[in-house]
Amino acid sequence: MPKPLIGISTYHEESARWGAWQQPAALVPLNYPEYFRRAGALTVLLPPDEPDAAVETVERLDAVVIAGGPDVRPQRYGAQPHPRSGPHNDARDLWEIALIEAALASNTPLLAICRGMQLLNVVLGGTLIQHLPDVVGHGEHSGSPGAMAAHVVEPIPGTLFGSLGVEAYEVPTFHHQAVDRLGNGLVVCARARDGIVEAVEAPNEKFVLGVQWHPEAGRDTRVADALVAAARRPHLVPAQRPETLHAAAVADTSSPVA
Ligand SMILES: NCCCC(=O)O
Repeated sequence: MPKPLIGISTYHEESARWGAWQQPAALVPLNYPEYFRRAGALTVLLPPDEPDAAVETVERLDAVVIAGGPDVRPQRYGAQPHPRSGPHNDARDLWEIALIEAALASNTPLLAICRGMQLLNVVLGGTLIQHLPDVVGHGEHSGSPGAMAAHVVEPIPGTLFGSLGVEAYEVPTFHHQAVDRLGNGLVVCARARDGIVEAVEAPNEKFVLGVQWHPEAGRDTRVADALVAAARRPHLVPAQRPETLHAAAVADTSSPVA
């Protein structure tokens, strides 16, 4: 059986070392592709592109991973920026929004990690808590620069994530934002012990999972295994699918925000 091909979003870095040069670069930590290769997939990195390239890109993939990164511009979910929000990256927001929409429209399995989960929620009409310490009164979801924090996540029985054989366990994590109002068609499938949403899924889709922590930085392979298993299954014909859940979605992402 051929290995499924998983595309992983990357980010634009203005200046990175390349041999003797400092060059603009498209980057993602290597532990992302390694995590999915260990689970039996081939991987390709997706440099930021024009949003109208997303449908053709996703058509060639068996699954899409939206990686972690900076805060989503708050205007995309109708909020004014909190003083601690940012930096924002409009080009990345728009490219990854287009990838998410293309994956949802084509029923291509989708895993959204950290910022990716936040963006998935926004695409589906949800909102974000902009600075978690304001709400939970602690900083246990964030590490320090270069070092992840760890806390326990509790799967919710009866969900896809809850069916992976996962019990409450400690995960590597690094975020200061979180899901507030849940996006259309999403259900919560794991929470931290302080009640913060840690994972979401879309039960009416083939495989749509968002995790707020960083599975690629830990030892638990079950998230990658589940994505790769879904990527091996044939996609449904879009015309046979129920009315898509993302129709209600994205807050206007055209000007002036972008
Ligand atoms: N908002 C970007 C993802 C990580 C964080 O919440 O800090």
